[in-house]
Amino acid sequence: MECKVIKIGGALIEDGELQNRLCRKFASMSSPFVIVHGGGTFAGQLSERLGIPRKMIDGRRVTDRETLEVTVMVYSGWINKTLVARLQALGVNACGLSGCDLNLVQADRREGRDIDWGYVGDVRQVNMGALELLLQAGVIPVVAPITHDGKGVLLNSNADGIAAAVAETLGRCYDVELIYCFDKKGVLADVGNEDSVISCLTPSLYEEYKGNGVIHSGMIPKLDNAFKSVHNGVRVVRLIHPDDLDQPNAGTRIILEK
Ligand SMILES: Nc1ncnc2c1ncn2[C@@H]1O[C@H](COP(=O)(O)OP(=O)(O)O)[C@@H](O)[C@H]1O
Ligand SMILES: CC(=O)N[C@@H](CCC(=O)OP(=O)(O)O)C(=O)O
Repeated sequence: MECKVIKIGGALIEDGELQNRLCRKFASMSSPFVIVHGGGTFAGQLSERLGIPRKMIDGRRVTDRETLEVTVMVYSGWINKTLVARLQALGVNACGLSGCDLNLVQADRREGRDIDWGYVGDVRQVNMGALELLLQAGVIPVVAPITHDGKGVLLNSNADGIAAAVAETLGRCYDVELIYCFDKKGVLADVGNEDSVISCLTPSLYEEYKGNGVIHSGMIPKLDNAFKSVHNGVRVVRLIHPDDLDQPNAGTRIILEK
């Protein structure tokens, strides 16, 4: 049976009109799906408004106690519930969850040799039984990037990594397509030119584009996760603009070397 895992990131969450169009596309989808969302841009803006310093390293947010409070409130609260409400308004029976709900995503606190990451979690395991329970009941899980360590501590995890781990876990029982929706039409050969979408990205092409700086910043953790998922058995991984969600050949498809 087919199942899609769709990750939506920060820039999309900022744009209410785009989010409405995206939710309408979700409402017209026939196969089961799981939504994983981020919201890093909004969390950063709120931290700034509250006077809490913002620190990102390699696309990950260094998460001290105050930042954890902000991220839990923003991701599991405002963003998650707004998305669920919009989906419910369109007749999609969505249920918003963090990693601690139904023990959905456990993570290990990230240890850095020189960096104190604070409450950042790297995904350890995803609860397949919980996802199956929801999907079989016709419920659409909407997953926020807040995880837990299994000992009562909440952690902040990168949403791209959660989407990959959810897709890989579902891949044991479903024919999974992992879709990273973001603000460009795909991975671009020239970031300033939306017509330069790279339709198929192989590991060697990725290394080349990373090496010459064509692929940079937030795209690197996204693609590292995308390649890992293909390697771990996810059938299709694509990076697309949300307006192209129903176009099977749009955007960039991740493929392994032949
Ligand atoms: N070659 C590339 N093609 C497209 N986007 C790129 C590329 N290299 C870097 N980027 C940047 O990566 C961003 C997407 O990553 P990120 O902001 O982390 O997304 P999200 O918040 O949706 O997870 C794009 O908005 C773009 O600025
Ligand atoms: C540890 C870590 O970096 N967590 C991310 C979680 C949100 C996220 O991934 O949001 P986007 O998908 O919008 O980037 C963060 O706080 O930014």
